Amino acid sequence: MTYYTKAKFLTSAPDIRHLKMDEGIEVAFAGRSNAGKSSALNTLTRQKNLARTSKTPGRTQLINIFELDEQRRLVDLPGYGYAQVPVAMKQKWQRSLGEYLQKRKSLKGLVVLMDIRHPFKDLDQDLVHWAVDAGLPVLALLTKSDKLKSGKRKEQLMMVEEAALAFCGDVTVKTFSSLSRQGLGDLESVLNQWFKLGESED
Ligand SMILES: Nc1nc2c(ncn2[C@@H]2O[C@H](COP(=O)(O)OP(=O)(O)OP(=O)(O)O)[C@@H](O)[C@H]2O)c(=O)[nH]1
Ligand SMILES: [Mg+2]
Repeated sequence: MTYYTKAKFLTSAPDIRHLKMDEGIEVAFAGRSNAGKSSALNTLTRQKNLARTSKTPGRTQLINIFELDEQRRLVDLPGYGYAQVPVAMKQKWQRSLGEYLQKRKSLKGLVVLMDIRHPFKDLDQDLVHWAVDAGLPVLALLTKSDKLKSGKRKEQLMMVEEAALAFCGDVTVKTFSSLSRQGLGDLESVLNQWFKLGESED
């Protein structure tokens, strides 16, 4: 059992302006549609259906907040880059995402999830730039690592680590699989730091 099994659904919001409480520590999961954000949250919290997952991209359209304790929250953000979404909605979402990254005081870390086979698309890069500009630490999580053999996985990891240097910010890169749980320990240790959790609180 780890600390993260405690997660409970707290609230949903249509956009970030509707989020009220801005105290304590919040860590958000962001990334393209279908990158595996909701699956990663379920794997992290050892709950099958905490965050809704789907084969259809664009499943998570609301911001979903999960409470760990009174001072700590996990946030599942809607995915971006989904072709079927109307341009006006995409722009609105990008604006409000930028605003959230810049203005949300409790936001202390951003996990940017990217399919290990297609890392750092344009919008992923924009997001990391925004986060670095806002002084936020970033964990670039290369998801679905089970899809690659270990040689190719290491190759992708090194390539992304190299690319991450260009952001000149606090950007960590790890591989992860919700299916095999590869990288779960790495994800937890980064989150533990951001949430200021000691080893003893597991
Ligand atoms: N093989 C494999 N498939 C995965 C993994 N994680 C997620 N998937 C699959 O990828 C698809 C999308 O997963 P979600 O977790 O719903 O993705 P999301 O990023 O939350 O998507 P949106 O809510 O649309 O933005 C689902 O079919 C998952 O089963 C993984 O680690 N390995
Ligand atoms: Mg989702």
